[in-house]
Amino acid sequence: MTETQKRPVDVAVGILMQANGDVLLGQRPEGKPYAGYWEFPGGKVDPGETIFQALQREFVEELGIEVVSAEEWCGIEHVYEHAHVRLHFFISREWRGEPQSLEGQAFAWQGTVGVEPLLPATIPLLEWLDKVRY
Ligand SMILES: Nc1nc2c([nH]c(=O)n2[C@@H]2O[C@H](COP(=O)(O)OP(=O)(O)OP(=O)(O)O)[C@@H](O)[C@H]2O)c(=O)[nH]1
Repeated sequence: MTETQKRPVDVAVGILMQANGDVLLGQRPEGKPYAGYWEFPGGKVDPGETIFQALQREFVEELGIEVVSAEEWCGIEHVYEHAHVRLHFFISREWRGEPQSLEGQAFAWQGTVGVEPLLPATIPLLEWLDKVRY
């Protein structure tokens, strides 16, 4: 079986949203598929974790912040050449700490999202996001 025919991999993705609607994006580091592309922070769910636990772990590892609460917003499946992913997007308006770049990635708070390129599966989200934040 090739990688893309296997069961989809669950990925927890978090959209930190400030009171003014700005959201935090990060740039994928060198060495990963789609290096240099922008995405919302997150990562794969480990065995035995809930999706929310994975979200909290990824935010501690990548940004040093504690996601206090988050609302599950939407799910998207996408087949890449390197993986078949099931993305679980959460919106969080409640976190503790200031985001820091702990793994060397660039991060940017964005109103209308201007960074590019974005991961292909994430592009449609931006239009839907504008409906919930403004
Ligand atoms: N975090 C994140 N991942 C996304 C987004 N959109 C999207 O297609 N993905 C995909 O979801 C997968 C996330 O896996 P990853 O490799 O970044 O996760 P990870 O940090 O756990 O990786 P690791 O295998 O190095 O531990 C990638 O295939 C990535 O292309 C997004 O907006 N945010």
